[in-house]
Amino acid sequence: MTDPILDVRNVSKSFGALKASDNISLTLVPGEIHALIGPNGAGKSTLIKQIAGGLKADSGEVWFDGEEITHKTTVARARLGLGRTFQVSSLAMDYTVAQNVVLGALGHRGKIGLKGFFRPAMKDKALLEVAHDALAQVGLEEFANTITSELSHGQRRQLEVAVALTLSPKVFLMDEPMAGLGAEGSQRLTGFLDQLRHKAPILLVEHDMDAVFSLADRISVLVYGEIVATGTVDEIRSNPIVRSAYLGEEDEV
Ligand SMILES: Nc1ncnc2c1ncn2[C@@H]1O[C@H](COP(=O)(O)OP(=O)(O)OP(=O)(O)O)[C@@H](O)[C@H]1O
Repeated sequence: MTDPILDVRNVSKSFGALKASDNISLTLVPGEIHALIGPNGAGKSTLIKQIAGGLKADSGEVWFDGEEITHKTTVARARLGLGRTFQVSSLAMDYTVAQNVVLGALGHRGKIGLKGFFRPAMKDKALLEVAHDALAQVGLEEFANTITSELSHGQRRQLEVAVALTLSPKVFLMDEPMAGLGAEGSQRLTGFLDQLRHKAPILLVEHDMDAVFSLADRISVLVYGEIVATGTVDEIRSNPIVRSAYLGEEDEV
């Protein structure tokens, strides 16, 4: 098998007596979508945060592109190429689409919060070029001057990906990108993610099973902080442990 670009090794994290991550290991290889599923509170977001850098693991290691990043900051990880989209939108709704991409690109570069940095940034030709290129890649170029609040939910998700693209990510971490989208929006975003995997593999946390089953090359199932199974869509659908622990409430999966 190809060498993993992301390699999570025996990561554990407790909140008091609660083991939110219990000795978790998983990998992401180039070109794949690896979905992480599990019931509410299973520890999916907690794991993503430990990979992205927002939360410190109690033990274990995170390796990215051949380098240990366990103790690196979120910004350092982003600079190395760990792209992330969030469960709750981090977009500034009253800014234009292009401004959000520039703002995001500055944030990734660790320059956000410097007063007066943003206005000149909007005149920075190189930065604007990066922003427009990212918008073109997600198909939002014609919306560059649109106020973000006017975009549909699905377009906002695409904009979040454009923000992540400004750092040429080698991996995407996505926490519930389908949340809040209707059936049609989910379908459209599914098609988009299917293409995006060729730019960078995706670790996808998602509750939308239609999306997961149509996109994932591999699925890992997290229950009470533990990965109870990893496998292909068919393997996961037919795994008796998974069916009773997680998919049990849905007879037909
Ligand atoms: N900062 C925290 N302090 C204490 N407990 C936490 C903290 N963050 C998460 N938890 C707990 O850890 C467990 C895992 O939470 P997490 O948000 O990772 O689950 P999840 O699988 O992402 O859930 P969902 O599908 O609802 O987003 C939950 O029991 C949650 O209450």
